Amino acid sequence: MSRHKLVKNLDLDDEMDDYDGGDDYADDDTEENLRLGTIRVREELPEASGHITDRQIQDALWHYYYDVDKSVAYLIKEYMAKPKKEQKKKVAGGFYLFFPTLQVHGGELSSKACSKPFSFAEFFKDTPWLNVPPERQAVFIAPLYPRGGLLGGSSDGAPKMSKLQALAAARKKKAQEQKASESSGVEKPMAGLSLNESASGPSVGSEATEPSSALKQPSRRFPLLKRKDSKPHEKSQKAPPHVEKEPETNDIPMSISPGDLDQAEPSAFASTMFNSRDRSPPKHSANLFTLPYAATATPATTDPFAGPSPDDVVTAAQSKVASGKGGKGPPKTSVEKKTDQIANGVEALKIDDTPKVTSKNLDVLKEFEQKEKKNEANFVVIGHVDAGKSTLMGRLLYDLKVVDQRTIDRYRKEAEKMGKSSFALAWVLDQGTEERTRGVTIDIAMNKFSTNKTNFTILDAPGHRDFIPNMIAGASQADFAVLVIDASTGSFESGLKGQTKEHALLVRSMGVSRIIIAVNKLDTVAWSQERFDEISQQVSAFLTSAGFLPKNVAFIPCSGLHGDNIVRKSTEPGLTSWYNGPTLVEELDNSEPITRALTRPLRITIGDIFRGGVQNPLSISGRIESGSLQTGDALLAQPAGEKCFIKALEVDSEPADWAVAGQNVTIHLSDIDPIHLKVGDVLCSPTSPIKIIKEFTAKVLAFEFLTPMQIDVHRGRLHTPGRIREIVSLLDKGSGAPTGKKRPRIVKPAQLARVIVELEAAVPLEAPARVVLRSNGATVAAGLLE
Ligand SMILES: Nc1nc2c(ncn2[C@@H]2O[C@H](COP(=O)(O)OP(=O)(O)OP(=O)(O)O)[C@@H](O)[C@H]2O)c(=O)[nH]1
Repeated sequence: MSRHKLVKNLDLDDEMDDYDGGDDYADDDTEENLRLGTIRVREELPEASGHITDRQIQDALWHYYYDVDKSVAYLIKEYMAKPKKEQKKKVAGGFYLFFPTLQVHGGELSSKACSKPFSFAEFFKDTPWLNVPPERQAVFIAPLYPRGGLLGGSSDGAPKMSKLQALAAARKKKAQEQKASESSGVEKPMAGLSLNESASGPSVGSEATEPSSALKQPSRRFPLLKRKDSKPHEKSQKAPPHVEKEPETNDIPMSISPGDLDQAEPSAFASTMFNSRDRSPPKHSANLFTLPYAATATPATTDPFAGPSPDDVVTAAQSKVASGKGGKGPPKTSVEKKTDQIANGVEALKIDDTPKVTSKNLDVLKEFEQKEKKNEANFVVIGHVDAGKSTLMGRLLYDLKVVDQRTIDRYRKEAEKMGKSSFALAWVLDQGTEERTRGVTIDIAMNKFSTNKTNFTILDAPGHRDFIPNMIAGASQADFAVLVIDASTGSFESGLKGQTKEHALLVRSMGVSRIIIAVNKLDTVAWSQERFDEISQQVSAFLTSAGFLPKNVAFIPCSGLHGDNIVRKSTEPGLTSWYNGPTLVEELDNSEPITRALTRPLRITIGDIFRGGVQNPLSISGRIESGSLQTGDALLAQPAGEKCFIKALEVDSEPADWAVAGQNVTIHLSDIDPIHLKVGDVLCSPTSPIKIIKEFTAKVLAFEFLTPMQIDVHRGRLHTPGRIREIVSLLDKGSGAPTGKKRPRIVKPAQLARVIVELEAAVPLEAPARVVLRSNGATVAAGLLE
């Protein structure tokens, strides 16, 4: 069995339970092999190689698995062809830049290795991801919103500023300083708003239009205690003594007094458009309220969420002013009228027109108990590329009448035009242009259907090895998996070497314990029972060794293209003569109800972000991992540390007042700028926030060699670069106790280890999250945060 095959037969939980402490790679001849190898290498090296030490030779032999030729070539290149100072390029931790996954630190060979000469090409011949050409390594679909850089985004450090922006900032600052020295010092450059007073002189240099104080204060930490009801326009020079400057918030709030809209400050945008000098400073009345994201300080109050929300007040004020029904106040002055116009202009510009729905203060868990419930289940569809996953799910939706005939006819026509008529059903799920032209799934497609017992959500994962991160994202939300296998001649075998096993291993590593195997395309082998049995035997042997219990594994012979045994029972004599079991949908319906972490703190990982809706300018979707929520609730977005509110809610595309763990929700948000949100971020309860961490310790099962090395950490949609900083110890798979010497230099495939991972950016992560570690396009380990 090749090492690759051995690794593919591993399961994290299983291995954690069953390890007998043995070393699969132990070889007592190591010392001898190194000695003999050193002699042979010395024979091959040219005479002038006397300065090369035995240790260097043995390093090379170890690295090249005793391949004398490669070792010699390497030694000549490294120690004879270059000036000495260039010989060893080391990274900070003392590891060679070359072959970071295999090199042994300091040259001391403490591990044992294979005794045969080693060929990389042969060794990795069934590991196709290592040969992915760079141009095909696009793996993750970038979200449709600005991230990092100029717009702030989510990066931890200060966002970059372009030269142009820096120049503009400098000019504005200068103009502002000049203006400040001219005036008595209390006026803000943008304080005077006028529709008609453009002739009154330019007023550049607004603080609100500066390159953003938010950009200069990039802290993402949520200032839970410090965050106050903002009085955003109160900059330091005019803040009353009790107003303390809020140094760490990213808000750029703007204040308006609803009772005195003539005193109202414009938004940053309105200021830019209508600025004027003649403006008295705003009153600091008790009625002042805030709009988010205008730059200023915040007054001191103890509870950041206390009192009416800023939007409630804005909405009330705007409607009062706009309708003129406030009635009790004095007649409007011309300035007031102008302000009204501006307010309406601001409203039209949608800078803030989001009304906040008052919470109904429901007892959500009680509501959930009382509701007549169907099971809810998410399943991920996995398998090798072109196994027929999308076609099969398209067929399922079509036969269940979730998709109508006209749509399928349209897809068929369009597919025919592109010469891909066989993909018409797959197009139900593959909606992207690139997916359709290339005929491959790229991102997770989500669809829903219901049976009498269960509301299902399909997560159709891409099969192609280049898109495994997206597949991981889908698997992280799944309760169980449907593994699609192409039964046609040759395809099953190549799929087994490809992503069939890798996907199964990954979903198991991520906690999925139930799997249904759709043995698909059986029409291509004349519904052969022999073929079905052969596939079932091989796959079930692998799945059992990967930790799936036999009772949680089911096989369905089917054809997605023709619709046999998907929703309707097949009538093919070739199949009915030997199979009378359940259809795929019947088998899906046998799924156990999911367990919901209802009482744990709220956590939702953002799966998608939607912007630009008229009613709901900013919405997110995702699955509630734990806890519950209701309309009006405050949420905290991490890692941005930004508070927002649930303006409205949809569960399974239907409006709802509340939702609980296990449900897929779309949340319409208010009071937050989209730049603070990105796919993979976590929305959580402000009172029990998820921590943002830059380093974690994890217990991982190695699928490949691990050393302190660069990796990508994946958890659902979240994936972030980092490195294994330290291997703390190897662990006994039986007891989980440390074994062997401390801080080993290498973890071999199939070994369990405790590692410390350092991330490039702080991310919201908490134990016991399951994480997948990938490197150079390969999954190298999976494990649990400690
Ligand atoms: N004969 C036959 N062909 C099928 C069947 N199911 C799918 N196909 C064909 O297989 C090809 C690939 O189907 P897809 O559904 O795109 O495969 P996929 O697994 O979703 O592909 P990726 O998502 O890109 O990994 C298409 O040409 C389908 O028409 C089947 O049951 N029988």
